[in-house]
Amino acid sequence: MLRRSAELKLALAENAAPVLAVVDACEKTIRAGGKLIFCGNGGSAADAQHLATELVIRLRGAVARQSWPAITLALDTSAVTAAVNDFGVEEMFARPLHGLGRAGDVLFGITTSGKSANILGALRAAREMGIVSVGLLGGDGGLALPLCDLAIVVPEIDTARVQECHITLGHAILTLLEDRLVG
Ligand SMILES: O=C(CO)[C@@H](O)[C@H](O)[C@H](O)[C@H](O)COP(=O)(O)O
Repeated sequence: MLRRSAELKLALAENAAPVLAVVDACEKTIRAGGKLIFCGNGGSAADAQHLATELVIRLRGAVARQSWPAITLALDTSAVTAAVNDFGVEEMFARPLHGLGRAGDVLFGITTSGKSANILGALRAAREMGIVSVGLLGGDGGLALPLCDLAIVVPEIDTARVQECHITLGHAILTLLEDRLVG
């Protein structure tokens, strides 16, 4: 298990281009006054919350900087329950994205399967709204891949292994972003 997780991460480290493309998009958005928006299911909802907090509060204690704007769509129980109850699961994240997102923001859709209806709905909404869509995906990227402007696919179908890579990728993206914005 640990070996497989390490192998996947080493393979991702061999291909920096997709990671750097995501960092470019995030840097452009933050410099322009936009925000990063995260969503995911289950463990990926926790990752969404975790990564947004790295931006709003702190990533590395050694780096003194201002708070940067980031939100997660997976936290608000009232909003997610009402969205699903009233509009269906496809609207769980799409509906709040319509209210909270702005053109030029970046949306991270985090899904290990690439087929979760609420993430697909959010990615479609992002496209309609001029929001840059970034997929952190697993397997072959699934239905989510063609809906993403940028994507990083972990070529593995074991949910836990994919999640372990996603949070590492998130940390890498935000560390590089912090280096650029502060350095
Ligand atoms: O990791 C957990 C819970 O911690 C799993 O339950 C997992 O996140 C859930 O099955 C999610 O619903 C999977 O969604 P997705 O990654 O396929 O979009």
